[in-house]
Amino acid sequence: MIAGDGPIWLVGAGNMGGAMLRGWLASGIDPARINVIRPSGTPIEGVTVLKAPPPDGEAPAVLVLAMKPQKLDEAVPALAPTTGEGTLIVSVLAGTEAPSLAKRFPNHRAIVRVMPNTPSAIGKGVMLLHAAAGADASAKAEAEALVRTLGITEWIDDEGLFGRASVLSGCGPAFLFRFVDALAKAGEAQGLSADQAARLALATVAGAAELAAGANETPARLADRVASPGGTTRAGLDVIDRDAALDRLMADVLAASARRSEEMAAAAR
Ligand SMILES: NC(=O)C1=CN([C@@H]2O[C@H](COP(=O)(O)OP(=O)(O)OC[C@H]3O[C@@H](n4cnc5c(N)ncnc54)[C@H](OP(=O)(O)O)[C@@H]3O)[C@@H](O)[C@H]2O)C=CC1
Ligand SMILES: O=C(O)[C@@H]1CCC=N1
Repeated sequence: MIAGDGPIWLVGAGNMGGAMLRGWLASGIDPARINVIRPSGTPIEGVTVLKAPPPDGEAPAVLVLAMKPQKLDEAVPALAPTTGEGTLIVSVLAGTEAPSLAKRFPNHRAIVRVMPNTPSAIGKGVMLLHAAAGADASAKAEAEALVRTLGITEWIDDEGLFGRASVLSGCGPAFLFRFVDALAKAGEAQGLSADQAARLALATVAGAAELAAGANETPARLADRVASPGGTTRAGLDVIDRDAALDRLMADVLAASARRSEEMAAAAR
């Protein structure tokens, strides 16, 4: 049983909501429990898709908010009157803090923020969770059970830290996809065809990530195992390590994303 057995409304089924839905359906959740609400009404095989909340007046057991944060205020007038004292609100909206959600959805059992990432679609997501003040242990357990099927879960009690951590795992896949492309482009510069370079780059990143995930050693130690003293890898690592070039780049990347998260939080207050 995932998050009780009542109706789950998924509001928004784009890149992220769609990835979570794919993960839930693959994990065996009863599709009859799910209503997807999206303005386009674009159908999704296996679940009911509506353009607006169902007219029967029944409150959802779980309301998953997965529209863009900038669309929240457009969605609230139709959604807020539908929630009840038993509704668990799960929001994946980046940068929209729990008090900002509570202000817009006064009727709720609990509010839990989740920062998922798109590998949720294949059950390999990273799901950060933060419970709003007042969420009891059973509501937290239900929220966690809902997303546990999509990947690993980690609770972060401090909401400021939750926002800053979100940019590592929530945005992280995009940064890694860029890295794969950069590796491929560098391979092309060495004379490989674009196709072959792309294949080799992706397979190398996938294999290395799987190896690291299953290893008892740190990534740093695994890097040393690739780099023979005086060899080819060491010459490349020396470029990455010079003036901590990659560390500084990633620090700047996460800092920029975290600043944007804070701006979005302020806009939603
Ligand atoms: N993309 C990612 O990797 C991640 C995204 N998030 C969060 O997920 C949320 C969604 O992002 P993403 O999936 O990328 O966005 P998309 O633009 O891909 O999807 C947005 C969805 O919201 C629906 N929508 C638009 N307007 C409204 C409205 N007024 N009421 C209800 N639904 C509406 C759209 O409907 P329709 O399909 O009909 O157009 C669409 O299904 C954001 O809050 C983001 O912060 C969090 C972590 C990672
Ligand atoms: O870019 C964004 O704002 C969302 C949140 C994390 C990933 N995508």
